[in-house]
Parts: sequence; structure tokens; C-alpha cells
Amino acid sequence: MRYIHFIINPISGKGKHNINKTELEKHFPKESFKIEVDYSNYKKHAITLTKKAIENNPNCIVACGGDGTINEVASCLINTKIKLGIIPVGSGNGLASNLSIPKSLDKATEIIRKDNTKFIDVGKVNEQYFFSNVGVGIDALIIKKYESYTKRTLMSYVRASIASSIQFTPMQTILSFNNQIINTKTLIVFISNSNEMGYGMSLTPKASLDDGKLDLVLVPQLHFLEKITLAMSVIFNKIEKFKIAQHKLLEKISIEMPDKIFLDIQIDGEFHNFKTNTIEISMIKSGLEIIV
Ligand SMILES: Nc1ncnc2c1ncn2[C@@H]1O[C@H](COP(=O)(O)OP(=O)(O)OP(=O)(O)O)[C@@H](O)[C@H]1O
Repeated sequence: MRYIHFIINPISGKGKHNINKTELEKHFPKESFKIEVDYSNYKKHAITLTKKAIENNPNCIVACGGDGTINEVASCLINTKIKLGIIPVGSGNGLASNLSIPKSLDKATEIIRKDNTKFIDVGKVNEQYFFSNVGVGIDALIIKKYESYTKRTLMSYVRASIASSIQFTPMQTILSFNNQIINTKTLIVFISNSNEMGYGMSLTPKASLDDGKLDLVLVPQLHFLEKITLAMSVIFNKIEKFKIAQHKLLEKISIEMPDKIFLDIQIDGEFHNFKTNTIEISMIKSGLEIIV
């Protein structure tokens, strides 16, 4: 008998998914599966729920939500033997898309029943884990604005991107990695484990979840027309054609913003304000086992 614990974010995506205990019981018959189901009620609640679920030692904990919910659940599973499952009902679903986990409930639950797994690398920024990407440039502002809107939709994301591209002021940034120091003013400082940001868009289409490396993308301040070209490159996954963007592979990087006291950062598509102006990013090779 396999014991599976589901953690459902009821507001993921447009909040219109109808995943609940009754629905899940249809896909996990009680003759073969013991299932428990919890619902998150507020931001970071999935962390509390996952920690509590771990005490009962399930075979796997399934995050039913988007990249934010996956981050909260998966962060608690590092250094445990418990596997992560994903039912992708979020808006962007970048990680699930990279792992080819379909949005269809039938297909996603079939994957969990089959229980094939792979290990993926895990990123760490100061004391927090990330699985998809982090950014301290314009993307942090985009996410801050996106979270302030009532609906988490692609249109809200586009609106947040346009407003941010007008408002964003690049800050002096010192990057230390691979025995190299870069001191620059940047529009984008984006570090990714995954090949997709969500909504099918990517700044790192060649990134791999299991190569032991993080992909860094640096873009300096741009003129208006260059920003439009960049946006098109991201939407159509053609960033390698946008020659102004620099791409590097690394295992760790230190980033300092000397003119700031606190640092705005997006982690797996969620906004954070770190009470420091320096971050250390590293990676844990094969740090998480996921059902795929
Ligand atoms: N009941 C709730 N009410 C409000 N916010 C919640 C609730 N439960 C969880 N959250 C928060 O909702 C946020 C968004 O969740 P999630 O990432 O799953 O969805 P999404 O943003 O639609 O998907 P994606 O990140 O893939 O675009 C997370 O920060 C999570 O902590």
C-alpha cells in the first residue's frame, strides 16, 4: 500500500481547478493507496503542512499547484527520502513543463501512480532553496507587480512586464563567479536551473535540471527597441539570437548590490525582499527526487 500526501493550493492558476479529496480518490483507489489531502490557506502555509506531513513518513508528497507551491513543498523534502510529485495546476508551471508533466489531471495522476523518478539539481540562495530560477533584476520587479494584481494570468504578467520596463532602474551589481568579477549595471541578472520560466517562455532554453550547473543570463541596460527585441526573444525562446545577452554556466555565484541595503529578488516566481545587499547562490547536485 502506497501512502501519498497531497497538498493543494486552491488559488493556483486562476483558482478554477477542481482538485479535491473526492476527485483524487477516483484516481488513487483505496485498495492500493492510502491518501491524505491538505489545502493551503495562505502564502507559505504549504511549508507548515509539508513539515507536518513528513512526520507521518509518506512515500511521496504531491504539490498540486504552480511553481510557488512546488517550491514550498519541495524545500521541505531536501535531505529526506520522500519523493516529490507534481500536479501542475498553476499559472506558469515552468518546472512541470520542463519535466514534461502534463496539466491533464488524468495524465498527471497516472505519472504519480507509475512512480518512476529522477533526481534533479537544487539551487540555494542564501538559506532558501529554488528549483526553477531566481532573479535580482527587472524580473523581481515584474513578479512584485504581478503579485499585486488580483488575477495571476498571462495578461497580468504582460501588464507587469510593460509597467516594469518603464519603471525599472538598473542598479550597480557586483557578480563573482568562476574566478571572475563583473561590476556592472544590469537589466537582467537571472540564474536558472530549469529551461522554462513558465507560460512556455525562457531565458535559458538549453538549461538542464540535472547537469550540476546553473545557467546565468546577464543583460545590460537596453534602449526601447532593444527591450522589444528582448521580449520577443524570450517569448519565442530565441534568446541565443539576442547577442547582447551573456550566458554562463556556473556552480556558485556571489551577487552584491553595493548601493542597496535590502535586495529585491524573485525565487521560483515569488517575490522576496532579503534584508541584505549580498546573496550567495549555490547548487546541490541531485538534491531532489521527483516522480516524472
Ligand atoms: N489559500 C491561499 N490563498 C492565497 N494564497 C495562497 C493560498 N495558498 C497558497 N497561496 C500562495 O499562492 C502563491 C501562488 O501559488 P502557485 O505558485 O501555486 O500558483 P501560480 O502562481 O498560479 O503558479 P505559477 O507559480 O506556476 O505561475 C504562493 O505564494 C502560495 O504560497
